[in-house]
Amino acid sequence: MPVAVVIPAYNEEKTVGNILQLLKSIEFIDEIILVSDGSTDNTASIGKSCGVRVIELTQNSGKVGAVLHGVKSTDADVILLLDADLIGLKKEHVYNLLRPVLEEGVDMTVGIFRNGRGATDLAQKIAPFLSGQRAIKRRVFDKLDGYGVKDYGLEMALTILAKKENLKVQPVILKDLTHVMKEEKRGLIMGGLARMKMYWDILSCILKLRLEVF
Ligand SMILES: O=c1ccn([C@@H]2O[C@H](COP(=O)(O)OP(=O)(O)O)[C@@H](O)[C@H]2O)c(=O)[nH]1
Ligand SMILES: O=C(O)[C@@H](COP(=O)(O)O)O[C@H]1O[C@H](CO)[C@@H](O)[C@H](O)[C@H]1O
Repeated sequence: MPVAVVIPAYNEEKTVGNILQLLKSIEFIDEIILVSDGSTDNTASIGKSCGVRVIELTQNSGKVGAVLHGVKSTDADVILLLDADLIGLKKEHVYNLLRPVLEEGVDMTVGIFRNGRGATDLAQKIAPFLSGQRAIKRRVFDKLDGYGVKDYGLEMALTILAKKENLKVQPVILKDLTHVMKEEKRGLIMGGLARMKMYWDILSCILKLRLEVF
């Protein structure tokens, strides 16, 4: 089954290059798609210099907008979603996320940080279903159409839909992996506000989808 990696990225010049270089060294990945979501830094040019496909959105369209642009631009049967701010990504993480979907009939894997950093480990212990690291059969995305998911509601929506459709979901432990937190990227105030907005997106998604699902 052809595999495409879709990486939504908003101003991630510090971390995206290492991620792309690692992905390029993995033989069974057919396409690497970096979606620069209205970035104003060097994210897109780093993608181009790494030789991956870069979709440059001129305006920021939020995480789900960036991901769906990437997914719609490929015919691959399996989509690996990875965030562009990961630190410590290794080949084994990529294999472990993809193997259950490619070889074991799993519809979606959900990666969970372990032994990365205390704060990011804890966040994923409390809410593993929010993780952005996932391998997903393409047809799962088709079911999202029409749900009007916004910004950071994507992972919550995928989780709710998987339950509704009885999809086979498997958690995958990602050892020694972490990411840059919002407060680290944007400072305490702007990062904290972005975090509140993220929780609001997630709550809105729960309210909307639960109402439609049940
Ligand atoms: O408007 C946005 C916000 C985030 N992202 C990307 O989505 C991923 C997950 O975002 P994260 O939870 O790290 O949020 P952030 O810290 O960027 O607000 C990262 O690769 C971001 O660059 C994006 O493409 N568009
Ligand atoms: O781990 C989390 O608590 C949040 C917040 O991440 P930050 O530590 O603020 O970058 O990020 C995850 O959840 C988002 C919503 O589901 C996803 O979009 C992110 O990809 C994921 O990293």
